[in-house]
Amino acid sequence: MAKVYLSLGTNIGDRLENLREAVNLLTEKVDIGKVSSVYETEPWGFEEQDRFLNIALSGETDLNPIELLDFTQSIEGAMKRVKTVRYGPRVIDVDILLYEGVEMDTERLTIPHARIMERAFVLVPLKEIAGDDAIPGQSISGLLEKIGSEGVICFREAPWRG
Ligand SMILES: Nc1ncnc2c1ncn2[C@@H]1O[C@H](COP(=O)(O)OP(=O)(O)OP(=O)(O)O)[C@@H](O)[C@H]1O
Ligand SMILES: Nc1nc2c(c(=O)[nH]1)N=C(CO)CN2
Repeated sequence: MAKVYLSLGTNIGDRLENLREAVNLLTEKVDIGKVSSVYETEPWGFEEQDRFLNIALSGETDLNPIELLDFTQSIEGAMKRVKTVRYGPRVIDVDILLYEGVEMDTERLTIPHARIMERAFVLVPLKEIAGDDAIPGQSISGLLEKIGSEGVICFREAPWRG
């Protein structure tokens, strides 16, 4: 079993229900460990859209990284995510942040996720469940000092379960 950290985000429809449904679907192949509080976050990357709810979670899985991506993408498909603009609105987005012992950069999959370090909506929930040094060679607090964490508001406190 490998330890993984995932980030979930949603800004369409019943956002809490979307998070619940995605966490429930994930349990089929990921033993869920810690789940962060739910954070309401200002849209990043493409501003003309509604606020997101974001969480981070840890888990253990027998899937290898590509199998895990296939699985998370099947969940996005099952929840009828339709691709629109880059960084645009979505029913659910499941990103693989970290996969124990793996660093890779291929066309389909980059681990650690390429944009972790720029996104407070990822770093704040990740720090809550994993501590300051979850990202190899980085201090999450140091990264947050650089980019700031305005617009990331705790919406519902942990423990949060689907
Ligand atoms: N660590 C990763 N987790 C999830 N997807 C990844 C990862 N690394 C690369 N990808 C690739 O990124 C592609 C685009 O993902 P997606 O459609 O969610 O983009 P986005 O949400 O607009 O942007 P972002 O990837 O920055 O969240 C996916 O098809 C997948 O192959
Ligand atoms: N606050 C916030 N902004 C985003 C999010 C997200 O989950 N939260 N996901 C995106 C997908 O690339 C783009 N922008």
